[in-house]
Amino acid sequence: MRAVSATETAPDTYAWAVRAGDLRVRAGRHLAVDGLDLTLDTGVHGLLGPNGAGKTTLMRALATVVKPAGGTLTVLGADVAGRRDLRMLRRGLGYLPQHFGFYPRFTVREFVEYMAWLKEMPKSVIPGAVQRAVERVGLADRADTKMKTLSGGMVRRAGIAQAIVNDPRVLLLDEPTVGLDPEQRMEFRDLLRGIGVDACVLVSTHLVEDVAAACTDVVLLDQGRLVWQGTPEQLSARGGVENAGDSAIERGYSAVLRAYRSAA
Ligand SMILES: Nc1ncnc2c1ncn2[C@@H]1O[C@H](COP(=O)(O)OP(=O)(O)OP(=O)(O)O)[C@@H](O)[C@H]1O
Repeated sequence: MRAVSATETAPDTYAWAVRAGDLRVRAGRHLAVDGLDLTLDTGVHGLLGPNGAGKTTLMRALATVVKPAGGTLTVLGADVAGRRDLRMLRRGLGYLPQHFGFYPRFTVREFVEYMAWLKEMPKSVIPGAVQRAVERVGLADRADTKMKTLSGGMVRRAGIAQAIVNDPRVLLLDEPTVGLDPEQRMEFRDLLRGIGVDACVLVSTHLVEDVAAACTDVVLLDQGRLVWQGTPEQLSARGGVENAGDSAIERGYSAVLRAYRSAA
């Protein structure tokens, strides 16, 4: 049986899962997100953009790890910039950072349990929720294996398990498919599609095929700004034979970025 988290029973009083207006976020001294306007709701949103576009910095702001330097940002109806106590909001979030730490001697189960505890899940639901999350990422047979003995792809799957353990309303995944083998990537796409039915999922990736296969919406960033937002099919339709790429969606990506840069 699926564990029902506190956030699921809370009333929806917000129009959008994520809403950013003229958002500015620093990475070090650099304004890595610089005037971003974006709204996201239920579904799987693929976050694309060249190296340094500001994807990780945006994810960090949405995850409430870094405070915005300016503009507005609301997540699940809560004002991220102005609010001091973000604990309640964090209970409804799931976040897989690009690089994440863990105690190497923890087993997969202990790692995911620990993260569930940090998210303040009720004690009684944690064992069941952990088991379910570990199963969903295909690590049930490794649940009692120490983190330090896992392969890179398995560590990433454990990272995905901790991100989804609380059935988040907003799930933020920064390059989740790095290191996954092809079979795991296919299963991961199914997992994303399932979660995106009733949650807002934002997945950053350089693998444009993952976006075409698993996402309902594409968000393209460049230099900290929103370049384009639409469906994968609409992005594919933007490309032509003259654009770089091995697939229609890659060609669409190249075309949109090129048009934006030449207009800027
Ligand atoms: N700690 C830092 N100090 C200064 N500049 C930084 C810092 N972290 C990131 N940046 C800069 O901020 C910009 C955005 O970085 P960010 O990591 O958000 O981009 P990204 O789109 O996730 O890139 P990638 O695709 O390479 O992961 C880049 O120009 C980067 O060099």
